[in-house]
Amino acid sequence: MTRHAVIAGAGLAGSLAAGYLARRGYSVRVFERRGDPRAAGAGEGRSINLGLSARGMRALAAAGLLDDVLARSVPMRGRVVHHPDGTTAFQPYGVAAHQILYSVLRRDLNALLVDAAETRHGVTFHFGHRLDRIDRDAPAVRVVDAATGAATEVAADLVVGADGAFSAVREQLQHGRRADLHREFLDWGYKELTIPAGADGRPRVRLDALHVWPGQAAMMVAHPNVDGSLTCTLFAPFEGEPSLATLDTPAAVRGFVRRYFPDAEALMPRLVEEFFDHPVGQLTTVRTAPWRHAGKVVLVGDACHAVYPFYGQGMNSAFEDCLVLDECLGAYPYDASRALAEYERRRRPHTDVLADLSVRNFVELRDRVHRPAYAAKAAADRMLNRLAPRAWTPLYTMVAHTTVPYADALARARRQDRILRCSAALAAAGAAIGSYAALRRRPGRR
Ligand SMILES: Cc1cc2nc3c(=O)[nH]c(=O)nc-3n(C[C@H](O)[C@H](O)[C@H](O)COP(=O)(O)OP(=O)(O)OC[C@H]3O[C@@H](n4cnc5c(N)ncnc54)[C@H](O)[C@@H]3O)c2cc1C
Ligand SMILES: NC(=O)C1=CN([C@@H]2O[C@H](COP(=O)(O)OP(=O)(O)OC[C@H]3O[C@@H](n4cnc5c(N)ncnc54)[C@H](OP(=O)(O)O)[C@@H]3O)[C@@H](O)[C@H]2O)C=CC1
Ligand SMILES: Nc1ccccc1C(=O)C[C@H](N)C(=O)O
Repeated sequence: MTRHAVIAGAGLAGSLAAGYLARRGYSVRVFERRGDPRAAGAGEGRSINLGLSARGMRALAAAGLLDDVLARSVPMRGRVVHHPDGTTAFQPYGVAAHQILYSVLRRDLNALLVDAAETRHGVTFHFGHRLDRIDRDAPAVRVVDAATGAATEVAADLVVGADGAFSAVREQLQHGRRADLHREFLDWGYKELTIPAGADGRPRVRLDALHVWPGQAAMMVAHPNVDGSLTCTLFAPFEGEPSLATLDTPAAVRGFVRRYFPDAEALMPRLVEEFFDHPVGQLTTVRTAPWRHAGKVVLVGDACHAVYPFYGQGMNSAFEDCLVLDECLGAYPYDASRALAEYERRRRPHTDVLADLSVRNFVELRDRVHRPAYAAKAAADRMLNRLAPRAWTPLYTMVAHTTVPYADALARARRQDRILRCSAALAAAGAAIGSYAALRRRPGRR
């Protein structure tokens, strides 16, 4: 007998999960409140470039999609830090040459995932349809057609909430239950801008890296694109002086960029136009439980763990959810309730840790990456890894380039730091004892 799945949201997690579920034999329908990402002009001004790393790559490979995605992406070997005096410094992303991230346009990736689910697995997508109610016990959903306002009830065996950080499925899954929901917003927002390719079609800055302009007043990153352009994300406080609220004239915007990202102004010929055309985005963290109801409703991706984007792990962890959910459904094919419980057990402790790591990387990128002490610690990490590759792996490497669960990676990094501190203390004690002994041996001393 065919089982039916309904997915809310054809974003990154929803469209990947759709393919996985169809492969497991479900008949899958996906309802997405926005238009088709394959349509011309979709996602303008909100393209959100994504850095794809090991976890996301593993999930895409398992779906047979990795090569297609990599063909549309640009490898980033490290970050280029731009200093206020116009100088730059390159910081590699890994301890080995193959440890790189891949920059891909959200719109391109989303279109590819939807296309694959539709053409390879027969998934049906309904764009312009917002899910506005679920009956979690049936389970069934009500969807509203944005064009006509008509509401339709759709019954299923499994409802998947892949509807992002402000998930309607999460709200209704948890309604009236002893559910935990912790949501916070960063007091900084973001705006998307562009560094186009030069007139000769060549990139204006090196393309094999993520560019970062750190700073406590404002920060900017730029992801490379296959056409030689870079998509910039400018982060700044919502309020105060200076802030997104005070950037209300072309002169204010130019002055702000000149002051905080001096070498970037000349790279962005459409700066003012884009600044006023594009919306301000907000950044939120969500930690919540439960993620499921019986064997009937389950959440994936930002719907159950939205994180700040600074570690570049939101999508990667959302893809990892899809893979683990698929594994759990495979392990308990006749017991969906157990499969969903196992999925939550395997994921939630780790994505909670990811939320903390993502806050930490905001502070690191904003305040630390341009300091000499940061470069010295990174160099020491690389050296220790070369000397003892099995015993010493930097935290960033574990998070970005392995699939070690996030909480395990953090615990291991803490152990390594403790060993380093003990070794440093022992070395200092050894040196002190040595100097004392040398003093005692000096002629004339008794
Ligand atoms: C500036 C920025 C940079 C980022 N950079 C990275 C990065 O480098 N690497 C990385 O791994 N992650 C990154 N992320 C995070 C990444 O974008 C998210 O984690 C990812 O999109 C989550 O996928 P999702 O499918 O859960 O949610 P989404 O991709 O947001 O998809 C949710 C979908 O549900 C739809 N929807 C919402 N409500 C309803 C409803 N009621 N009915 C029907 N449909 C609905 C939405 O329209 C949307 O299409 C970044 C995020 C931001 C903001
Ligand atoms: N973790 C993070 O910090 C971020 C994650 N993302 C991810 O990308 C997805 C899509 O991004 P994007 O389209 O740019 O998101 P938007 O900012 O456009 O928000 C999408 C929709 O979510 C609802 N929404 C927005 N803000 C709030 C709020 N404060 N409280 C309740 N509902 C709100 C609105 O729905 P309606 O119109 O129905 O009111 C809005 O149209 C998000 O769903 C999220 O998963 C995006 C940005 C930041
Ligand atoms: N995707 C992002 C979006 C915005 C800000 C940073 C990122 C990063 O990925 C930064 C990367 N993890 C770094 O540490 O250099």
